[in-house]
Amino acid sequence: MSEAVIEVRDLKAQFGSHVVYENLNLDVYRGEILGVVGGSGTGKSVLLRSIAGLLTPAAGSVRMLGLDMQSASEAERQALSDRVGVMFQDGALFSSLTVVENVEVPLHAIEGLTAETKEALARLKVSLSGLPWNAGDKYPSSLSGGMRKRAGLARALARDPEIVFLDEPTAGLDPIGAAAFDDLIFDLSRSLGLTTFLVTHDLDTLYSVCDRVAVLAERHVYATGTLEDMREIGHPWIQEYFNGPRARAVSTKPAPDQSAEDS
Ligand SMILES: Nc1ncnc2c1ncn2[C@@H]1O[C@H](COP(=O)(O)OP(=O)(O)OP(=O)(O)O)[C@@H](O)[C@H]1O
Repeated sequence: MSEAVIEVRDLKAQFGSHVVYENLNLDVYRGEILGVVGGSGTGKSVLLRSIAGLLTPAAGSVRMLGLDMQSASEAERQALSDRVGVMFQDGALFSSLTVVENVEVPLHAIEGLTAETKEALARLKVSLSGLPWNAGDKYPSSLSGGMRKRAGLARALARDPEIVFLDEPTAGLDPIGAAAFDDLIFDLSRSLGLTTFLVTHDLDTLYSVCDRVAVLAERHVYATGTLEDMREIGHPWIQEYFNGPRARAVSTKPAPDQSAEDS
């Protein structure tokens, strides 16, 4: 097993009197693609935001790339943020900026980069994310949902992160667009050596992209393991999710390579 680049210990999230989760423990290993699943409202997005440093936990600790986030100085947190990219569910693009300008935003924090270098780097990430050559000069409002997601991914990759957080990457996409986005996530994660933490409801994404799964239930990470491991766990939600008819349909689909050879 490779080293843990994210170590979450006894984490708690609470809003008012509502405890979303507590005593939550999770390790994420270098180079893996981890899918985080759970029923609606179990705290998947809150967990992503807490680990990514966008939300302060009510208790517990997050250690990322060797840095304890709670005791780190502002300068250390800033340096860490250079090594981490986040893609939000709706892309979270600035509507008044073009795609390239959006992707340039995280680059403004890097001292010494000329405007030309920033633009060249942004255009590289736009093309890596599979957007057409002319999409970079468009505004988010003129892009399809799938293209906005790709633009959000390009921005998450702007500073060559080691870890990327993806919140519901395929939500709102049609099945063909979702499958294409799954392929993109997988190819980029592997070719760039990323550690990928993704929150999803999409069984296709889990089966086609993820190395390992973490399930949020009963206010903590109830189980982690492979998809095969999940089928053996007796919890009702996990059984329903991983052994239900939709999961069986997805898990028995032929692998893409095999179906291509067969056809
Ligand atoms: N800023 C906030 N203030 C108050 N409550 C919040 C806040 N953010 C999240 N919550 C609550 O925390 C709980 C978990 O929210 P979260 O969005 O993480 O769930 P989720 O598992 O991602 O759900 P879904 O699958 O429906 O997207 C919900 O009850 C939500 O209402």
